[in-house]
Amino acid sequence: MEIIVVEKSPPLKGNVRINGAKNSALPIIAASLLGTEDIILEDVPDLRDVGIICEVLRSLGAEVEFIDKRTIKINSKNLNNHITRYDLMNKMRASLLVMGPLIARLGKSKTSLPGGCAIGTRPIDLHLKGFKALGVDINTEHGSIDASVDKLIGGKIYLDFPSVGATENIMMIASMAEGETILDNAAMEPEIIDLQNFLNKLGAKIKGAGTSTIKIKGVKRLGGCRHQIIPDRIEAGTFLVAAAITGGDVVVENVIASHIKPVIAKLREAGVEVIENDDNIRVIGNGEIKPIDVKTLPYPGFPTDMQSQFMAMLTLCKGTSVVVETVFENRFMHVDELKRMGANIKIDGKSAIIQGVDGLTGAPVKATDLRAGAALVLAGLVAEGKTEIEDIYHIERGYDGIEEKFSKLGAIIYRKTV
Ligand SMILES: CC(=O)N[C@H]1[C@@H](OP(=O)(O)OP(=O)(O)OC[C@H]2O[C@@H](n3ccc(=O)[nH]c3=O)[C@H](O)[C@@H]2O)O[C@H](CO)[C@@H](O)[C@@H]1O
Ligand SMILES: C=C(OP(=O)(O)O)C(=O)O
Repeated sequence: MEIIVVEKSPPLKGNVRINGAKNSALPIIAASLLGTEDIILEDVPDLRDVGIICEVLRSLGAEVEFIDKRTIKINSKNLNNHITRYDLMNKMRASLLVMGPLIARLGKSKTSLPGGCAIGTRPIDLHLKGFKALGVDINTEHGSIDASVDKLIGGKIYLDFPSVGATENIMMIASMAEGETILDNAAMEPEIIDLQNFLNKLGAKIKGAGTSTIKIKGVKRLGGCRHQIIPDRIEAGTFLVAAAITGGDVVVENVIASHIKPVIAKLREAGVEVIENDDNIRVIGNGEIKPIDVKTLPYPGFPTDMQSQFMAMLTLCKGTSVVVETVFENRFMHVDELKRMGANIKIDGKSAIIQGVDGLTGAPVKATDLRAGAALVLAGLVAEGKTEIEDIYHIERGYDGIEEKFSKLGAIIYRKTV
């Protein structure tokens, strides 16, 4: 088994370049099933999840070729299989995003119910509500979802919650439905805008992404294009926190500051100096973290995917901080791991109350999910001694070259086989 070891490190210093966003790349790769000509995707992060979704596409009849490590060529002209493989689907929630494109292209799909995951039950009712509004028949039996439709007809859909995945699935399926689809209370994340831009390059007629109403005029056929994935705002945020927690001085490059406004605002509230430049953000930590309150919300609120990293930082604040998680019902699993490292945290329902401590101590810990893993890396940078992190496949799902990047900034981090 491989683990990641993090040792107490000096304040991080230097520059780090952020890769393309996982949460943009995954839906855009799924959306590539809609096109019938060559699609070239650039700045695709080199991640476990990307490998899995590419395998899902191949299993459906698409050609997927890596031109280099982070550039993919996809051609879905010969898409011929509407049945997804359970062994791939159950590895990753985002694989559900092939459902919309499959129904749009082939009039049917057979996929497995994705089931819950560590951070919550993550139902898919909103995805299915959207499909049904466009005329799709859905049957869920024996853990499988059978969907079929003779003709997709645009419709009006109101999402009870601005689900990112449901918004994406509905944009994809509606792009090939007859007539117009109006999606209200849509998610507004930057990754939704990236998907709109990509689909429009293929020939779709979508507007409104980035607001709560998205209008999609269906077209008969989608083609090909070249598209560059936007930078990963969560990877960027993780490095900003790394600079802050170590009292370092780090320039984070290839980041769009407007995508992480709440992260920047909360770092400043915590007493960290953040300098926004055109294409980079510099963080200068002074070694002292002020207590702050954080509440996760759908975009443009504070991202749930940055909650655990902030919690790691706040374990060392001078006072008491409160973190409220409103997006996922079970996203506090890192708390027990941080407590093993000496943190003082109490959970009360959706809130975590963090009483700052003078220092953390390294310990054997488990990455219980992707961002929990990132939080443990951050805590490990400032904890006395060694932090040995197990179950690092979670971290590999979402961080491209994490050890190399941290090492380049002066961190003591390495992989070990045990
Ligand atoms: C690949 C990807 O982009 N993943 C991101 C995406 O996940 P994902 O698209 O799965 O997240 P959603 O926005 O759909 O989920 C948010 C909340 O809505 C609930 N829900 C969702 C769908 C549904 O049909 N019914 C329902 O009740 C979920 O259980 C959750 O409590 O957005 C999340 C919220 O910003 C991020 O944490 C994930 O990193
Ligand atoms: C929860 C996350 O991702 P996913 O939706 O792919 O599980 C994440 O990126 O933190």
